[in-house]
Amino acid sequence: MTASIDQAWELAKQRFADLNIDAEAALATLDTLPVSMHCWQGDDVAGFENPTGGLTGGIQATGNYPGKARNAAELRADLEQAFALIPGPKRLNLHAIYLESDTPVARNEIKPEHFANWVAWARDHHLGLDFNPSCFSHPLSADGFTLSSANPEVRQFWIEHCQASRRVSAYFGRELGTPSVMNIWVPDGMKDLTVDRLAFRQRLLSALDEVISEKFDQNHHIDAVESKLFGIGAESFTVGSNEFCLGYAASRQTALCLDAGHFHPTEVISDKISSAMLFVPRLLLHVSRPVRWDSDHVVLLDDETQAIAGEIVRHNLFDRVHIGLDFFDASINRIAAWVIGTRNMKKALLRALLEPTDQLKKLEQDGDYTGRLALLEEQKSLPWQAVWDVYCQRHGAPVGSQWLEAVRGYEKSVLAQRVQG
Ligand SMILES: C[C@H](O)[C@H](O)[C@@H](O)C(=O)CO
Ligand SMILES: [Mn+2]
Repeated sequence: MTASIDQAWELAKQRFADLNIDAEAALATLDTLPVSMHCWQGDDVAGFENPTGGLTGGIQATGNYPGKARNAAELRADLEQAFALIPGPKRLNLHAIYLESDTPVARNEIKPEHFANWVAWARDHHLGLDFNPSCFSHPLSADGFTLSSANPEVRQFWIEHCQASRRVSAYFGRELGTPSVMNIWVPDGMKDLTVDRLAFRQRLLSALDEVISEKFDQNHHIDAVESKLFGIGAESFTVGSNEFCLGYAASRQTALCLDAGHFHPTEVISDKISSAMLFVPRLLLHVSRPVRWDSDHVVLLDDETQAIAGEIVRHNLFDRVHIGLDFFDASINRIAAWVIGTRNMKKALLRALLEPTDQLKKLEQDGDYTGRLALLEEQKSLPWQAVWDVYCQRHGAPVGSQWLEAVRGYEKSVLAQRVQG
């Protein structure tokens, strides 16, 4: 197998060189692009604060595949298994509800110490950490509002939670030497016709301003805000809409989080990157797959994932775009879900790095749209997969679908032994 991978690589390298593409350089660049894997695929967004409490906030993890992680040790073991099957640099994206404490901790009192085990583990595994306040699955979000709540006490609670989360995030960045991107997503919205939309948005605006008022070193912590179109039970009105979050990020110069599932069905975030980048310093991507709604299916190597990767690479946005994933499928092996989605994101990045972009841009500038389309289509069948295989081999990650054997073995020896409560 190794010999045939090496042979295919040599031929592929030459084939790309014929088009003036340096495949070795593409692999070197891929090694600088971490993908932030989201912890919440591992346990259906349950967390360890109140795992049996039910997921609220208008999101849903459907399915009941056996063996989900029941505590932080199990989640870390599952993550290690997934990470071993994914080549190249990775980060881990944590939510506040994944804290560890022997006694209950109110969300507005979370502290770095509640995440010390995660930091030690991340250090051991050479991972950067990203973070999220968890403004859902809580009694004080039960009426559908958090930072935009009309109740000042409720609003204050969530402001304090987000402020406390920023301190945790800055601690991650300080300890691990790589900035933690902290994404604020609030589920706030209404099921039915809403009369005073402006009041909700004014409250969200001033609450966010309070949240980000403490200054942190950008080398440790980066703020991001995530918009949404609708949620289950919030079909008619979402306070943190696209216009709201884009306006907020642009005016406050925070990062903007674009989630692939948070727009109208024919809208794509790949087309938003080049616009938003003109007005915000950074983007956080939640690469996901909406199927008819914001269903958070596992990321495929499909046209949109490829287009997202293409936008990052074509415009050289490596330092300004943070690539995160956001899906939670409980109907299949959760580790396989991570592996499939994360490998696909990385494959898309590699394919984008192997694109003859200069040639394509030249054709476009010359008005040769026939040539542009012809080359765009022909380059899809260049031997990128041989380059991917050698990348996996060099990183000690399984080539092709071999990784599935490891997942099946782990399922048998570990997941199947877990008794679900
Ligand atoms: C759990 C996540 O933070 C959540 O999915 C959020 O990012 C989102 O996309 C909500 O629809
Ligand atoms: Mn998201």
